Amino acid sequence: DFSVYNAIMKGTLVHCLSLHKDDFQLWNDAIVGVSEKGTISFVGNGCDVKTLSEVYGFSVDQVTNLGRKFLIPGLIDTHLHAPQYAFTGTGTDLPLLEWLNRYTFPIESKYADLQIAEHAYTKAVKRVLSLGTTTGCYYATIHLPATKLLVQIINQLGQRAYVGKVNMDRNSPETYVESTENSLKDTEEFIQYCLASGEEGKRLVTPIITPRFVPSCTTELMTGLGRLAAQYNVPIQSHISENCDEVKWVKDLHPECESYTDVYEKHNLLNEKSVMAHGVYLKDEELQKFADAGAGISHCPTSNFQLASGVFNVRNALDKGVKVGLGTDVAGGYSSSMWESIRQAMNASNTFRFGREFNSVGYREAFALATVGGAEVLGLGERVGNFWPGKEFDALIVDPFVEGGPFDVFEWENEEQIFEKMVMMGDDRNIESVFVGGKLVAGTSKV
Ligand SMILES: O=c1[nH]c(=O)c2nc[nH]c2[nH]1
Ligand SMILES: [Zn+2]
Repeated sequence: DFSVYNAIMKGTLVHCLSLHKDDFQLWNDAIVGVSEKGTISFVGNGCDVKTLSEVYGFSVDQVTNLGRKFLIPGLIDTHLHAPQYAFTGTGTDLPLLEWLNRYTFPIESKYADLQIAEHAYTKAVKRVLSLGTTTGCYYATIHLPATKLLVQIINQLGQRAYVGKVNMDRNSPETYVESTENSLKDTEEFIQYCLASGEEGKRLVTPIITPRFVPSCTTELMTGLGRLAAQYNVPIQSHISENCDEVKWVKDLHPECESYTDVYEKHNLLNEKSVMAHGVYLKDEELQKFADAGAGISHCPTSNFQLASGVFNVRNALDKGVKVGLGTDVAGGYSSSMWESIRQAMNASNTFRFGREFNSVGYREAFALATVGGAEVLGLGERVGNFWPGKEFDALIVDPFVEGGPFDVFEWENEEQIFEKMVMMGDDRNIESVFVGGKLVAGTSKV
């Protein structure tokens, strides 16, 4: 157990105050103070160390010099499936609906077994932490005991997370389906369990209502879930408009609704606490509903390419005023790394630039989406996402010069170019330390 409470670090700080391009900051020789509660107490210039030490009451020799290492905010994965971690990188040949039946449902049904769940969930959470994901918004499975276990594992490993017990009461295999009544009962028990797992304000894990997607949930179930979300004031996550066949299916299932978005809206599942994954085929009118409701989108480009779902136009959604974060969508996505999501978000946006003028997402903006963007989508904008004083110290120490690392740095390169290399080519070898709320949760610390 190692904490950097009361630590003072000096290095190159890179973070984004917002998604706006002028709010990207690369700050050479910055000093960050971490309070005894694990929050950021101040950020200042290295050259002002003397004054800072007087104002904030530390001694200059207490400062840990990180040299040319970077201090960056932890990455926020706004959409991943913990049980699917086990088959990440396989089953890459089928589109969504076939992929669910052939690979996903059979694997997820195994989590009725707590031994399997413990093994796989531990591996999954350790892996994503080591890659620098300090906050994860997780789907579990329909099983209550295994979902409670996921909460315990995340708490033990010290990650910040949203965890949802998946709800499915229709169009699902016999071995992986619940009755409407049990689905609602188990969800309520899960919410209560999760809320009791720590003190408000300090609790790492927040319960999230998780109707799998419209085809898996009856109107009765969705109505009950909307009621639970309001009663307990908890967030909601689901999938929306990921794939053409899925969109068509939802239209057939709900002729009474104008659109896929309308289905969630009519069941009180679209509000400022909603995180909807994908949204590839959302019409502008639907994006407008998202903006009006304050609902966010988890853009999962790695998955959209792997399942050949389509390409989400982030620029259009942002222009419409919709909150957007990035997700890995493991195992629709072949990588648990948010670094991969960042790169694929750039590639996805570049497809709109083929042969025409288009303001596509660059590496700075993609990095912003993976940090402040995700924080906003999860309603954690006041607590994480950058080094604003008062926020939690959810941070990574990144070493671009690490022995045997994935890229090389040359004499003429400046800090911004080195950081760009990290974003484009870096991996867990470069991540020296991972902190959540000031506590070291992966890597090592010389602080
Ligand atoms: O990418 C996805 N992964 C899933 O597990 C899923 N279920 C419904 N829709 C889905 N999309
Ligand atoms: Zn998903």
